[in-house]
Amino acid sequence: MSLPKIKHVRAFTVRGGGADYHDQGEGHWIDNHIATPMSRYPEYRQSRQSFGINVLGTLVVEIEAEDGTIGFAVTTGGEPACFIVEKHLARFLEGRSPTDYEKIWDQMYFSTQYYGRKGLVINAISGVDLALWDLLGKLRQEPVYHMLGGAVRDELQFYATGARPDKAKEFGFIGGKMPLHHGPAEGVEGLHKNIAELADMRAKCGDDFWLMWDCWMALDVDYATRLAIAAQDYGLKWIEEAISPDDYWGYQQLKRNVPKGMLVTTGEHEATRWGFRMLLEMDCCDIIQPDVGWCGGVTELLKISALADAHGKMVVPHGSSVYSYHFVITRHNSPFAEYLMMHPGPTEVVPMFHPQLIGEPVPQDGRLKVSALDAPGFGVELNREIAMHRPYTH
Ligand SMILES: C[C@H](O)[C@H](O)[C@@H](O)[C@@H](O)C(=O)O
Ligand SMILES: [Mg+2]
Repeated sequence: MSLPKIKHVRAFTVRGGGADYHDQGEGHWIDNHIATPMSRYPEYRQSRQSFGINVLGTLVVEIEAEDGTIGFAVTTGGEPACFIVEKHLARFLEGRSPTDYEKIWDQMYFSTQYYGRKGLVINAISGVDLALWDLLGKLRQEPVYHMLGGAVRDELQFYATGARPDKAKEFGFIGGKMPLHHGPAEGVEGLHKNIAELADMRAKCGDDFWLMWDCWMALDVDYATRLAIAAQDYGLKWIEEAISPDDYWGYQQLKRNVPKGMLVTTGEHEATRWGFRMLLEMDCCDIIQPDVGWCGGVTELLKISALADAHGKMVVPHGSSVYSYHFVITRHNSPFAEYLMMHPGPTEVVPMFHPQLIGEPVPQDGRLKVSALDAPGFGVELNREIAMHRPYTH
């Protein structure tokens, strides 16, 4: 049974939250003195928006089939990603069957390899690939997770990322991942502040609730090692993305340095099977955390996950809303998922990619039943009330 061919590929930009979830208003926890590689410059220490963390905005990719069915996806990429989709990638989709997602991915990757391989270009490829899977599901009238092999469990469980793990515990999440607020440039005084924050949260959350730190590439091996050793007294479960994604050798060393039982995790800014092969074969971490909107899409995450499974490693995708849920529910080595708390406090559980996705499922008591994923494709519709701009055509 052949499916209608792809007729149009369109790319739009959207501002204000959503897939570019760092693009928030004033006073949001996600932009409050979080340590980054730019924290060595005092003028860029208070706010990540000050150095441009939200400069790109959201990329919306729409793929329309000959029968008028539309698949779409959102990811981080904004106007430059629109250019790549319209001027370079669209030619490999229009006129093709949506079932040709392997060949389409291969042509998108190798045609852009001379200027892509990681970052923005792979974000654009991921956005196209996710929209393609959404279109396939809508044409076949089945959810993406059915096409990935079906659910291996009845529900998803989530840990929450945000400044309030104590509230995350109240909401029923299995753990709380906090942003690290102070980096090496703030010296031992900053390290002691970090530990004091962890000690405070441990006192509020009790001994067994998972507490993790997200270090957003801000540290060096020595600082991360000293921080991990000091954090052992407060039962830190994992230290995430402590150093530069390019420093595979540093991760190898950090994984040897941290106290026994503490996990080292990374990968949200890594891309493709080849990047994750480096992390796995160099034994850089215990859990890889690809973002399905940044690593190459579902087609590539299938390859990355199989590689990790062969290495006996967990794959816990970086928070990417429904795009990761449909994957996690189908894989034994993905036992839980991340929920990014996008309320400014965060003192409420709100949709992760608000306001872009209509029908976006929100965990109840930190969990989602598989039935919440049962609509065709990724099970969401684009909120067409939001201001979308198509900067390029082809
Ligand atoms: C909370 C972290 O600083 C990032 O903002 C977050 O997006 C990412 O690192 C994560 O793992 O959720
Ligand atoms: Mg992270």
